[in-house]
Amino acid sequence: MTEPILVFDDVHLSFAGVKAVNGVSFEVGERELFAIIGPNGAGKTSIFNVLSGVYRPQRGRVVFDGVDLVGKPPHRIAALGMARTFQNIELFSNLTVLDNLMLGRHHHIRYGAPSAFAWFGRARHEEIANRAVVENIVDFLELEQWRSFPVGLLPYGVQKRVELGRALAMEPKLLLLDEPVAGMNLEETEDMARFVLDIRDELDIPMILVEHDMGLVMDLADRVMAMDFGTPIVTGTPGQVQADEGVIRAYLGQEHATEVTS
Ligand SMILES: Nc1ncnc2c1ncn2[C@@H]1O[C@H](COP(=O)(O)OP(=O)(O)OP(=O)(O)O)[C@@H](O)[C@H]1O
Repeated sequence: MTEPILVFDDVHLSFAGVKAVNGVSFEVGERELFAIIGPNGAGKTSIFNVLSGVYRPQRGRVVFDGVDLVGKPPHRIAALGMARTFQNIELFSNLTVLDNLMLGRHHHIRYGAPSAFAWFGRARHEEIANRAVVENIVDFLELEQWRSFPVGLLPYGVQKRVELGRALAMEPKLLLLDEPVAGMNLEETEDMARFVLDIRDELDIPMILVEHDMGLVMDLADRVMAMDFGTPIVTGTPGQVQADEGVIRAYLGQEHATEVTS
């Protein structure tokens, strides 16, 4: 078996007595689509915030591609190859699709101000290479017709796609998707599902998906970790998680659990 890209090992994070993440452990394989589900307040966003360096856990290890992340600031973690999309769109709404995607390349733009002004040599080569990566993403996410539009004028589903594109522009080794279909209609959701599968199968990028749309999670994920009150209830295939009595109880309450499983 190949090394996991991510090891999350016995992680604890509390806020003034609230145990947001309470001894959580999981691993994500090199080409895996791993989903985290759970009711509101279960600790899903807190896990993303620990992964991306926004919160420092009080205990535990987070090892990404062989590097220990605990204590590293968000920009260092991003530069190591972890990209994230957000629940609420975080794009520059006055900039075009292409310019927003180019901003995703900033970790890869290495030239300093003098060579950038001179606009020769390495700076020019890097600009061309970065443009090529961005053009590939425009094709991949079918954004061609929107490329020169300011993002703020685009339909919601397309804006979410641009945000995904900006994360892909980082050429990440792991992609964190925070509720990618929240607020989308059926057609937009189906489009997003297709792109997520293509990212795993064609670009070979592993992903962690946090999502409340259970149908989507169960259709897409290789494995699912279900949480409640900061603690994992079960981790397994979508079939195993759906059949788990603890999961049914967490979502539907004790009475339904008896009805569903009896
Ligand atoms: N910055 C914070 N300060 C205090 N408490 C926090 C903070 N962030 C999260 N919490 C608490 O930690 C717990 C887990 O919250 P978290 O946002 O991780 O849950 P979630 O599963 O992402 O929920 P949702 O599905 O609603 O986004 C909650 O009780 C929440 O109130």
